[in-house]
Amino acid sequence: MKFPGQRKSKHYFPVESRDPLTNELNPVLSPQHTHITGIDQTLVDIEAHVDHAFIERHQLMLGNSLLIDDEAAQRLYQELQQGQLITAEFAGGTIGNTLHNYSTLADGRSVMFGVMSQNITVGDYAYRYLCNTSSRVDLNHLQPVAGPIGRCFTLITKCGERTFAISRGHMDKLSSDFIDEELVKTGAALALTAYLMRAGNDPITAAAMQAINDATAANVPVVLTLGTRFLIEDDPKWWQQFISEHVTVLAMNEEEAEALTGEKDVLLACQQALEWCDLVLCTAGARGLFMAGYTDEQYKRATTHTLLPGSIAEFNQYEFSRPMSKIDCLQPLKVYSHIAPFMGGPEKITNTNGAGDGALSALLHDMAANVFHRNNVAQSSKHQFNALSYSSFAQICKYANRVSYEVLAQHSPRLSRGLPEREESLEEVYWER
Ligand SMILES: Nc1ncnc2c1ncn2[C@@H]1O[C@H](COP(=O)(O)OP(=O)(O)O)[C@@H](O)[C@H]1O
Ligand SMILES: Nc1nc2c(ncn2[C@@H]2O[C@H](COP(=O)(O)O)[C@@H](O)[C@H]2O)c(=O)[nH]1
Repeated sequence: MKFPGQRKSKHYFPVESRDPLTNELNPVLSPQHTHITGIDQTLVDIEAHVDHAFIERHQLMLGNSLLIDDEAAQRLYQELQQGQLITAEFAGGTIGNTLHNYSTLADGRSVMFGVMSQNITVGDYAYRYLCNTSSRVDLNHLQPVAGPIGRCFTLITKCGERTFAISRGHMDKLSSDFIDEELVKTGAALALTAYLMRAGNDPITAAAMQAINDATAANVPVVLTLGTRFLIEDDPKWWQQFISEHVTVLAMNEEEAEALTGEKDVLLACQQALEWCDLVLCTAGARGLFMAGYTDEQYKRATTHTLLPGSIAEFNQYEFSRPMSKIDCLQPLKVYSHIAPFMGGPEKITNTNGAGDGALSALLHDMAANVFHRNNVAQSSKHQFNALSYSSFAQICKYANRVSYEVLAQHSPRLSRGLPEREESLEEVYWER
């Protein structure tokens, strides 16, 4: 497990480094590794640049992710091919991307539950999916299916908006039998997407519910990312209930936050979401990202950054605290943090696809790093209380933001490498600020 983010720390990482005090109490000869698990609809992204007329002609909705039937997919694909509009094909899926990026950043294992075509030929979509996934993502538990994986037509219009048209193939056929209870229960987190709940009569929804129950029984944080505002807008009350019952950490963008809570103001939306879950990561495009969560009064830490104005005055006052589950706090205190885009965003945004998933993978890395550190250096002062993450709200914001920047600066939603060990362009000033 690599260190999450980049900074100097008084806590030893990697854990096998010689710290005379903790090693005497708890020698770490060979560290005990940790992993995270996730469930996704196995999808490839087929990216094309189209005009608004194309979106209308195919009865799609700008910015939405819509399911389309086989006939509509055939028509759409044919038009893309005839016009030579396809610019790239990548492995995709919001959780697939997140697990891949987690494994790339953490140099650690993630386990993906999903389906995979049992007959694969070189060059087909299933083949590409496997080729474009980090070898640290454990795909040994995928369920073989007698048909294609899903295709996600990622249609980019001039305005920069992405519209997804999903041809499902067998992506929703995942059965509960292929959820490995032990792996879920021993993981540092279980990552899910709201898209899993729109599978109709297909079994992936029940498989996700089983994994949620397994995770909850073992106190493993359930992490949900909302996918698209249209899905949430359909029935916000249902989602509020779902999150209250099952979710520890909620990841969303500002539009999804508004759809869920009815609040346009991101801070107020996060404050509201904290009534239903323990920790919130809310990305806000060119405005950067926000985090909100709980810490116990006795463990709160005041920031040394400038106090920020907003609908909650000086909202970042305790952003140097570490996030905790509300139930672990004797006196829960709501904490908020914000960061503007790293270096104002890349000079040229190649593709916004996956920027949000990138931020979530950084948060998952920090959460897993905490479990990893606790398992190996239990006596460390870090673990005097039960925190959800290794780092503070402020530090996770920096890290998540940095990862989003990297995704924006490249073409694919999946990182091709981890972050540089040192920031050549920035020196250490940014990280230590
Ligand atoms: N136009 C932009 N300029 C600078 N940074 C951006 C821009 N758009 C996105 N980002 C960065 O990417 C992160 C995620 O972007 P966002 O568009 O909110 O995610 P999503 O893909 O989930 O909609 C933001 O928090 C920010 O750090
Ligand atoms: N599992 C699913 N993933 C989907 C679906 N529709 C789109 N997507 C994936 O989202 C990412 C982009 O993420 P974002 O953070 O930039 O919004 C992309 O790679 C798609 O594959 C879906 O229905 N199910």
